[in-house]
Amino acid sequence: MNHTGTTTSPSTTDPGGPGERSGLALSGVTLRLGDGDSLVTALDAVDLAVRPGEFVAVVGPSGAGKSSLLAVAGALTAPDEGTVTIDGRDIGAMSEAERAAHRRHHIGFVFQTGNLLPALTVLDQLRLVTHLTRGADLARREPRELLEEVGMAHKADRRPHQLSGGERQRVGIARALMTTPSLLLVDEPTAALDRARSHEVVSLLARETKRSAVATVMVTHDHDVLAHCDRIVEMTDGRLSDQTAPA
Ligand SMILES: Nc1ncnc2c1ncn2[C@@H]1O[C@H](COP(=O)(O)OP(=O)(O)OP(=O)(O)O)[C@@H](O)[C@H]1O
Repeated sequence: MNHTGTTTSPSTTDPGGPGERSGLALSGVTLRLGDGDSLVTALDAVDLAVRPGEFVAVVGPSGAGKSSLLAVAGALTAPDEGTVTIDGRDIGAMSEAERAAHRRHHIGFVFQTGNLLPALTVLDQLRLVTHLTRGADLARREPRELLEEVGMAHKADRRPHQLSGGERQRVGIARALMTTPSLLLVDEPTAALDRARSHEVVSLLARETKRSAVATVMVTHDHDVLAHCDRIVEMTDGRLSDQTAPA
């Protein structure tokens, strides 16, 4: 396995490569789940646009459709109606293989607990991304530099069980940013953290959203951290409400 953290230059000629950024746009997105009597409209004609460098929080009660929104925006689930575009490219018009490559190269995911691989050191969690995306025309980050940026360089040789919850999240965020994604999708990043660590992790997300000019969508139940976001949208019964200013 080649562990060099090669940084390639951005190219605008390859349609699969890192071209012009315009962020995420969902237009008229409807998603139905289940069947028969248990058919649920998880997303109901949802419109949402998130610009590069914008940090949007999605709040709402359990079952409102927040996870469904992340799944559709992340090209994991195809909507029944509507379009999802990332940097102007309609992901519904791609083949399954193209969509998988687009997800791997242009979308970063951050989960509740970091989702790190237990056997790998912090540094190798990031190097693995370089390895898995080898050959792709990407402006990859250099792993050590990125760890420095998220304040984890001094723990590069640790394994996940030797880290705190907040540190694991920092590494998860760094890993998600390795491919300089256009879109960062974040699911309940503070679920396992105390209040102080929650603020640290979400302010890191806010900073990286600006620094990396990534369009970030974070689902959260944690109203304490909303002040770090640029915009808050609320989901109720699959519908997205008008946007409100951060608390
Ligand atoms: N596989 C499925 N089959 C049928 N219905 C589903 C399925 N997955 C989710 N749902 C339903 O779709 C709706 C939206 O679910 P979703 O998980 O998106 O909500 P959520 O806002 O993320 O909830 P939570 O905050 O509890 O995670 C809910 O009514 C849920 O019961």
